[in-house]
Amino acid sequence: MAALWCVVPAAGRGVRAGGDRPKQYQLLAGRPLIAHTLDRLAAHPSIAGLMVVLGAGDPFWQPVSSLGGKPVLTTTGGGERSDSVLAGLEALPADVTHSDFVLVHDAARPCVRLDDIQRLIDLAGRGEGGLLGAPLRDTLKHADEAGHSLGTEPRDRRWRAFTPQMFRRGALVDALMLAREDGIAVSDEAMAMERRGIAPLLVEGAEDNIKVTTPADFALAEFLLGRTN
Ligand SMILES: Nc1ccn([C@@H]2O[C@H](COP(=O)(O)OP(=O)(O)OP(=O)(O)O)[C@@H](O)[C@H]2O)c(=O)n1
Ligand SMILES: C[C@](O)(CO)[C@H](O)COP(=O)(O)O
Repeated sequence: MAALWCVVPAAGRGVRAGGDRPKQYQLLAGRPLIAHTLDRLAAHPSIAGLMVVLGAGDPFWQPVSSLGGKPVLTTTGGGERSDSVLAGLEALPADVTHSDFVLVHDAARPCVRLDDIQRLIDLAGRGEGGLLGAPLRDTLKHADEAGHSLGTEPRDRRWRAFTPQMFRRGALVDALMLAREDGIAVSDEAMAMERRGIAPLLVEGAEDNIKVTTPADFALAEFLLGRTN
């Protein structure tokens, strides 16, 4: 497969993580979280360049034009993650064609493994795309508003969705634009594609590809960073 660009949405405010700056700029093992994510992506031999999507007027981004010899471009995102991803896709260099695959990977997932990215590229690239994820391993409950368990849901064939997610550039732009026009909030790229009748391939990846979301996740990510690559 041809080399791929990776869009990295990094325009979130990180409200659930708290702190004095968005979580992607908080320190993890002595460096901003996003630096770990970008280094890891740039180290993947199939990734040709990174398109980092920043918040408007982001004062924390330390400009960098290349990593590991690969170009790093930036653009400005929007109010929802899907707006930021769409902005990143639209800002990709013109030589990334409509039918080229692109990756999308959350800045907030610094522990992604390179071999999982490779498996995603190999397997999802044979069809219309896919995403890393993991089958649900716990018993699944549904609850009332006060947190009482009202019942137990089937968990077979239930997966948790991770990133990277990989789709053809044009198809993903169309799917995200349609979701926007329809007023549907899509929480990941696969959801936008599912609405177009595509069934993205779920590729099992390591559970340690966590999305740093709450304050407690920083310590876990720091631990995981030391044992993944
Ligand atoms: N408008 C947005 C919202 C999110 N993101 C990015 O999407 C990824 C996953 O989003 P999430 O973990 O939900 O981040 P936040 O929106 O920052 O978190 P919160 O909901 O706690 O504010 C993050 O890398 C985040 O920076 C983005 O680029 N643009
Ligand atoms: C894309 C994603 O990381 C898949 O798990 C997730 O949907 C984004 O997180 P959010 O908190 O829903 O924005």
